[in-house]
Amino acid sequence: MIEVVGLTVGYGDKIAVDDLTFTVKPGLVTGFLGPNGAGKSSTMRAILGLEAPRAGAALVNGRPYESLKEPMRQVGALLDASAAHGGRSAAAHLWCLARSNGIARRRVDEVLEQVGLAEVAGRRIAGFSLGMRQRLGIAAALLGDPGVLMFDEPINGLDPEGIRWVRDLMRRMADEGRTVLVSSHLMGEMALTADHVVVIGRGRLIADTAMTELIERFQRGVLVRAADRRALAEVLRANGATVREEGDGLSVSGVDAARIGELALAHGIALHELTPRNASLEEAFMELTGESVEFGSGGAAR
Ligand SMILES: Nc1ncnc2c1ncn2[C@@H]1O[C@H](COP(=O)(O)OP(=O)(O)OP(=O)(O)O)[C@@H](O)[C@H]1O
Repeated sequence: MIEVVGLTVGYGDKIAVDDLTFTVKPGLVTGFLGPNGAGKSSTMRAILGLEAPRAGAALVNGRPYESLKEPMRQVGALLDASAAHGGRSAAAHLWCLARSNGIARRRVDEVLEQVGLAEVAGRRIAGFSLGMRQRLGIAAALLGDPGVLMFDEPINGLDPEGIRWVRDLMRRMADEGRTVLVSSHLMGEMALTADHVVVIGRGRLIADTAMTELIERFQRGVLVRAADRRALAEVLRANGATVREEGDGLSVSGVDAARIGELALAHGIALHELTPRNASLEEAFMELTGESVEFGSGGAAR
């Protein structure tokens, strides 16, 4: 479990995280979304004790990071995939981390296997692609077999197979009852991965909701095509729907697709199409965070 309570983080006179409160629960993949500069990394760094809060707190399993016993066994994080020492081999890098945290050697081999780097374990990290570095960073996060995992933009630089692998891994970790927080600035990616989302902009909370609710909130009505369009429109209006003609069909809001289908059946009207429409998630994201984008496309700070 991660608890962020009234967290404020600043750099000089810049407030990066502003009185932010949310909880990340075990057993779910929680997406942490926000435009560039929203404060996601700063929040994650505060959770890991790498930033001292100006106010509030960030707790892992009820305690600040500094006071955790054997922190790598409680929380694992991928923050910056380029952080590993290039001159070392993947195995040596992980073994260094393991040894300084009292973790057994065999765990290094296990995580290398788990992230698909066993075959290149002896190679120097300097020659690794970005995707391999991401995998190595994830191996380091898993090393202590922690109950809490945080990944900052883990799919950056990965190919489709790699993206899928990260997605599956996060799902598996959550299914095992772990707490998983993953940041992204891509809503579409989150829709495929996250059960819950925390959206921030300019350091402030914008939404903290189930992914399905967020999708529902941005529903854009139902497109219906029917053998007898006029008759169907009448029935729907009589049942409280708002109906608008669209091409050779109807755009219906105020009643859901199931109700439309039932009403059509009850009145003997054949349906040719019944399509619930969502705003694309990227549109939803823009709508949610539009006011809070630090640098608009014009390049000027707002
Ligand atoms: N070390 C620092 N010194 C000064 N300002 C900083 C520092 N780190 C972050 N900031 C500023 O704090 C704000 C939040 O940055 P942060 O990296 O936490 O956002 P983010 O949501 O992770 O963005 P991104 O998706 O671009 O990584 C930004 O305005 C950023 O410029």
